[in-house]
Amino acid sequence: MPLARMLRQVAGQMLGSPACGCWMPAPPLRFLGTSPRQIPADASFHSASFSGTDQPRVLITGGLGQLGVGLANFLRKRFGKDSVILSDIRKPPDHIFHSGPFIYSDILDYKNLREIVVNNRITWLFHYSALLSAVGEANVSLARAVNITGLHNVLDVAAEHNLRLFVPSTIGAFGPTSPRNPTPDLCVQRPRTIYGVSKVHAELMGEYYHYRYGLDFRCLRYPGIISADSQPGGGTTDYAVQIFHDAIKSGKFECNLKPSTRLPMMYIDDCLRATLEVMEAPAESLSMRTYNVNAMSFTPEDLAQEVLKHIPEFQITYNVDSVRQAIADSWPMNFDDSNARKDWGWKHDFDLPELVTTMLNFYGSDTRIAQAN
Ligand SMILES: NC(=O)c1ccc[n+]([C@@H]2O[C@H](COP(=O)([O-])OP(=O)(O)OC[C@H]3O[C@@H](n4cnc5c(N)ncnc54)[C@H](O)[C@@H]3O)[C@@H](O)[C@H]2O)c1
Ligand SMILES: C[C@@H](O)[C@H](N)C(=O)O
Repeated sequence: MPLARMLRQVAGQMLGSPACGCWMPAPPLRFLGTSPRQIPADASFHSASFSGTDQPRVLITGGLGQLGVGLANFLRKRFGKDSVILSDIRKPPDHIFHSGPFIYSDILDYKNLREIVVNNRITWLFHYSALLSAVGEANVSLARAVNITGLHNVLDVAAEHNLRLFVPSTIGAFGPTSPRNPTPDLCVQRPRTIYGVSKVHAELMGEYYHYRYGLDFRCLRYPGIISADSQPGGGTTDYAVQIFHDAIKSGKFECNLKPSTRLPMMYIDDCLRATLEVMEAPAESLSMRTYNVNAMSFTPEDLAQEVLKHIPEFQITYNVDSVRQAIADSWPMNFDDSNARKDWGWKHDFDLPELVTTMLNFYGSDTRIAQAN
């Protein structure tokens, strides 16, 4: 076969997209001889992939943050308590330690990660470890290590052991030159935070491993996530969680963003459901490997107005944090998630009124229980 034709065929296999119906997965990593990592000659590979009928065996990294514990509870209801291992570098509180398997895992320690995956026959990995936008700007070198070097370890382990890998991205993967209202899946991405840069890198590396090595990489760009029973870890959207806590506790809230700062947001139940839905979606329904998902968009002023409907004496004041404000001003105002809705049927349940009622009910009942004790 003429060389040019042969090269075209190989390139077609590597670069083709599943959407065009002509995609051929690259040969499994171990046969390529071009592993992203030096694999010991005596390494005994066994396929950790699962058939459609098997229950996945799940590892969650960075699981003690705002989202990980909720994800573990959600997945355990579906797959059984012992099928889902939560991991982190922090010590878990008693109630989390006793609620299901927990293990120490530092994503910067590649051998430790590989040992966990092998010993527990992991088939699905949810990679939640990260430094978020505001804390990332306060410690760029740590954010670079955790968000970029850590991701490389996770990608290699996942590729070597045929895992299905979920990595969350974020509205923070866009920047001031992206269209902001709305922001589509595919557009200019030039974020100005280390967090955003590391997430664009994660999207591109995951997709590269998918096309190059056949890694089953799936990624959702989450909006700001609002949860009642877990604290946010140092992001720009944290105000939208703290407001509920303070409204119930003191009837007052000091907001660190300007009243008109519009950002995409989502209640945690929708976020966890979207995550499981994209992981369970048939591969042929995914025309892309990284999707925007959204539920609502609001400003601090809109949120305060909705809280006022429940707590008429509520007062909001503003003391703007210039770092967070600059970040928020570069992020999408509205997120276009039409591809997720079209490809795998994404549909959110919570809009602003339901979100506020649910959050205030949670904190309200919590406060009433505390007062009664
Ligand atoms: N919460 C949101 O609003 C939101 C929005 C978009 C995307 N995301 C993404 O979802 C994921 C989870 O977010 P979150 O809000 O739970 O984050 P978080 O900051 O609350 O938690 C991150 C966890 O990572 C852990 N971690 C840090 N360094 C580690 C290391 N070396 N090894 C292992 N673990 C380490 C931390 O101990 C922490 O528990 C992140 O990737 C984040 O970028 C979150
Ligand atoms: C939006 C998201 O990635 C995170 N909550 C942050 O603000 O950094």
